[in-house]
Amino acid sequence: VTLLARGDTLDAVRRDGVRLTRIDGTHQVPVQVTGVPDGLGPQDAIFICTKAHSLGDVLPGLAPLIGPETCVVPMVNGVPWWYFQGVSGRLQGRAIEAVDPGGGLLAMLPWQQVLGAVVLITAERTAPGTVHSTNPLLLVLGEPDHTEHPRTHRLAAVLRAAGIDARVSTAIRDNVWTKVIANLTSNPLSVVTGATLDRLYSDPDIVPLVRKILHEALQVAAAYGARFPVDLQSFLAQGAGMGAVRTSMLQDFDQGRPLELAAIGDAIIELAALQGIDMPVTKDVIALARFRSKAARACASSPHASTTPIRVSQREAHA
Ligand SMILES: NC(=O)C1=CN([C@@H]2O[C@H](COP(=O)(O)OP(=O)(O)OC[C@H]3O[C@@H](n4cnc5c(N)ncnc54)[C@H](OP(=O)(O)O)[C@@H]3O)[C@@H](O)[C@H]2O)C=CC1
Ligand SMILES: CC(C)(CO)C(=O)C(=O)O
Repeated sequence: VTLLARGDTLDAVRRDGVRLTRIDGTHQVPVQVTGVPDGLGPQDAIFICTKAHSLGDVLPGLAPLIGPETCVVPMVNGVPWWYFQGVSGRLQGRAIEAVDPGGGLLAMLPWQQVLGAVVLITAERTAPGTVHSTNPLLLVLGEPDHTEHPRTHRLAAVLRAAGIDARVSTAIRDNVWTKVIANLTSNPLSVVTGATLDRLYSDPDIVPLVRKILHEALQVAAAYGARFPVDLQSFLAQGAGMGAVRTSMLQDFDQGRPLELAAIGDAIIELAALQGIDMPVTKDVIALARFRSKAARACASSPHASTTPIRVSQREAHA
């Protein structure tokens, strides 16, 4: 296994290996790490673990690692860029502008080399090379064309041997919708409110908004033929049960980093529009999250800002 990293993460992993803290303690593992992919040659599998909006920057640099048999697994949230590939229908072959402007990702990598992944893990990077994760490590893998393929099972077995509950789905879009809906009802709202998952899914002031977004998203999922059981009470209980966890988007907001709103928000609105469905509440919440992020980032980069909204938000998030 080779880890490709940059900057502080590269230095930290080179020095200390990767560190994962869980309730049973810290697992620290040395790993071969590099900042440049040249010389490694084609890989069996590549897990891309960046934010969705970084895929376009990262993928071209991975070209030396991708041979004809290499399987690329994007471990990212949101609507995947390959959503309309490998299945038939009116929208077959189409690119999703919000996540793949101009179809650049589609052109770079044949969809047959992509393996879909839905990450049902909560994690927070607490320092370069160090991640804290409290919930079960659950992951679903599935082929974009919904077929059964030996490579999917081989990769799932490798992950299971490493302690990750990796499952194989022959209807990965159903899993994508389940996760997209979890993200859509929590990530943008977490930025607007500063709340962690336990509060987002239980606070009487926030739950009505969660319910409205859920309702809008379920209409879109149904229009795309997604099949998965949803019961509001268990949806809320499951979300709240994740605990006082900051969504990845709230972590980005608190750090002044760009938000993953294109993949987790805009792409779903784009899919909704293709089916003639409006998502008024979802749009408003996404707009508010985007505004908060813009305002905080502008304030942080202003030389005159004494107390930035980013600091206020960090206090709120930890209160
Ligand atoms: N955190 C969570 O609980 C969950 C996250 N997800 C999803 O997983 C994905 C990853 O999220 P998360 O782990 O939180 O993200 P982080 O921002 O913590 O990590 C992203 C990593 O990608 C690296 N990176 C970005 N661009 C490049 C590049 N060009 N070259 C090399 N490295 C690069 C970053 O390095 P650097 O530090 O140098 O910028 C960073 O180490 C997202 O799609 C997220 O939505 C899914 C489930 C839960
Ligand atoms: C933790 C969870 C499930 C919240 O929606 C997530 O995927 C994220 O933080 O991005």
